[in-house]
Amino acid sequence: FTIPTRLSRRTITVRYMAGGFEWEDPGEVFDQGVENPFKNPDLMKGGDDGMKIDPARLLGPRLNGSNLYLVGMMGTGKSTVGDIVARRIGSYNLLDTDDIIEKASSMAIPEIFEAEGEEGFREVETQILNSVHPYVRCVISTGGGIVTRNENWSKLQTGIVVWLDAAPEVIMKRIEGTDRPLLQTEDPLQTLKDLLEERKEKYAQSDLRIEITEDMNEEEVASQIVFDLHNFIDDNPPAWKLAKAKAQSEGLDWV
Ligand SMILES: Nc1ncnc2c1ncn2[C@@H]1O[C@H](COP(=O)(O)OP(=O)(O)OP(=O)(O)O)[C@@H](O)[C@H]1O
Ligand SMILES: O=C(O)C1=C[C@@H](O)[C@@H](O)[C@H](O)C1
Repeated sequence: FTIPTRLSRRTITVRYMAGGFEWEDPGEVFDQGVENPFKNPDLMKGGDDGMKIDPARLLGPRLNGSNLYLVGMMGTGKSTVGDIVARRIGSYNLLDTDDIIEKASSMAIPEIFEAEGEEGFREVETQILNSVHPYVRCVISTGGGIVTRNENWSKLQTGIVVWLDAAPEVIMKRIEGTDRPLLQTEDPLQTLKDLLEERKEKYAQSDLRIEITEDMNEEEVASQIVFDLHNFIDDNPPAWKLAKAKAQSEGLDWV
């Protein structure tokens, strides 16, 4: 798709090609009454070849096209884990707002901070979020600071927001020596701690919080997301399901 984006007075237009796999036809897969496979393990039984069905596959029809927004501090694994989750669901594509910003502006993020300051970067980030949120069936990995602008929440809340929460010490080990612009300070660990303290309340507005401990690898984090999402969908059924149950309890036919 094409995203026109503005940095200062320049307008740049790029084509951003997402993903690399085909989406299923939604008409066929939606509303098949797929249940939570963790509560009905028979759903994970495969065919005679002994292969099991990945519970992530069964998220596709249950999510009804909703986007998944991964939020959290830099280095918590939003891009890496987002890619795994999208591939495992199979009918979802990964979009990464940092990645789109870099492609759209032909500039690396540190260069944007340098040229436009943090506020300039945040402005572009909001524009990108506005452009991607109408798409469906996407896992959208976001920049660590996207939660700080209140206006961004009106877009994030059109999907399911998943907070990847890891301790600053765990994050630091993973991103030490990289060029994240906000960490170019005397004491990057303390900066991370301060940033997390500032943003914690915002991240906590997410629908799901995934606590990432040091011993969890990327696959395990993805699996925890899949598990928690199935339970989240049980606890927050789509409006049509509630309407159907109500109609049927009142003896009405559901058309
Ligand atoms: N659970 C994990 N275990 C070990 N390494 C991990 C884990 N999750 C992510 N990593 C590694 O940490 C680094 C940062 O991950 P990633 O770029 O996905 O984070 P991010 O949240 O997208 O960061 P940013 O917001 O700055 O783009 C990568 O090198 C990645 O391979
Ligand atoms: O935490 C942040 O504010 C940031 C995180 C990265 O993902 C980038 O979006 C950028 O480096 C800013």
